[in-house]
Amino acid sequence: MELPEVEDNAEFLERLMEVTSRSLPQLELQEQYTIIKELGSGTYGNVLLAEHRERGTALALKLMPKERTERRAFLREYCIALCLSAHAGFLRTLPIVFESPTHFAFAQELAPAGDLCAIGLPEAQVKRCAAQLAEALDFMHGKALVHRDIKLDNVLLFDCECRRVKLGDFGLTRLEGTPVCAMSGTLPYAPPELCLLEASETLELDASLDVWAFGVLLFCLGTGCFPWDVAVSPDPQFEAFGAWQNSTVPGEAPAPWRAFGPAAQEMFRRLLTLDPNRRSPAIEVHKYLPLVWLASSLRELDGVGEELQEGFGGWEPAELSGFSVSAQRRVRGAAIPASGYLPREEISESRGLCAPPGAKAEPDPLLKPD
Ligand SMILES: Nc1ncnc2c1ncn2[C@@H]1O[C@H](COP(=O)(O)OP(=O)(O)OP(=O)(O)O)[C@@H](O)[C@H]1O
Repeated sequence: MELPEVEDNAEFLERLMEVTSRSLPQLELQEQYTIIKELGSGTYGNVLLAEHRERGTALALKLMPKERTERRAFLREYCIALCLSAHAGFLRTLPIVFESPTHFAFAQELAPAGDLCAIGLPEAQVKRCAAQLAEALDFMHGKALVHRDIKLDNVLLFDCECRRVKLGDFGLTRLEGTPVCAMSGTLPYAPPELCLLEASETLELDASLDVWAFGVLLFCLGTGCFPWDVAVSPDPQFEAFGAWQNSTVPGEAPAPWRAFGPAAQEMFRRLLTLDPNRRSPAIEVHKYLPLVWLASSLRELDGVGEELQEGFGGWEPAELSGFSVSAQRRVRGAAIPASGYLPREEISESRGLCAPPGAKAEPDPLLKPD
């Protein structure tokens, strides 16, 4: 399944879908699996916690009703999920795929702590999510794949402290350059260039679309709310953000963005650049991990004493005016220990769809325990 050249990805996917289709077994769900409960449901189907009757293994089964699902769409989602599985930032898809008289189905590892819908997280957890998701996005963008549905519901948790989180749901994922239409769903995550599309127009798919949604998701994690309803005028929150973005000398951030300190504000201005061609790549988030993100973290720790004012390891406290040096240092220490996050893994040398042989599979949490 190895693909050295990105140009071959479309062809490779087609071949994999064809082979999968030809060998797709027919079976009755209940014959092989005991259904324990529903884990979630969405636009395209529902996900069940199931146990293999003979082996006793628990897994998540994604079921898509045939009456609402094109065979090709199902095969595409399964094959993309399978190809991304070798990377620790994505839900592992198992080689269990079948059709019943009424459904298409495939199996994935179980995410025991559910999805990321509980929002408004403390600094350390926001950063853990950010670091791991940036890695995952960097990997898939390196394979010329655009997720197109980055949102809280599609980030699955393996523990409540967000030490291991994974991206799932590849139902909308397509190759870069694919023409896409305006979408009706997930509006708060959609970038302005997509919101502005007329019904008859299309846009060439680009990784910058995921980067925008990633920025919105990080805002949600830090604040517990969306930055706007929709990224287009006359949405007042978006207009205030747009004016801030367009000013050559950035003045005071609009109120919702003051939940973050200056370093995170700069990060957001880069992830959420209005011009998609100038938006930073997702992985740039790693550059901001050693800095304080949440203004509340800074305030809490401000005034704890100036005993740690010496030595800032290469970044300027002046960037974070208004908060004491010791507060900065304390938060940094608490959130990101010296060995607390890994630099970018060199795993996307090849832009083929399959992970290169050196890429680590499970277990591979990006963040070491605090
Ligand atoms: N492997 C898993 N382990 C635990 N829960 C899961 C797993 N996969 C999915 N879920 C739960 O099921 C929900 C729906 O899954 P998924 O996003 O794959 O379905 P969908 O129909 O494609 O949804 P959407 O409408 O977002 O496109 C998720 O938000 C999550 O809560």
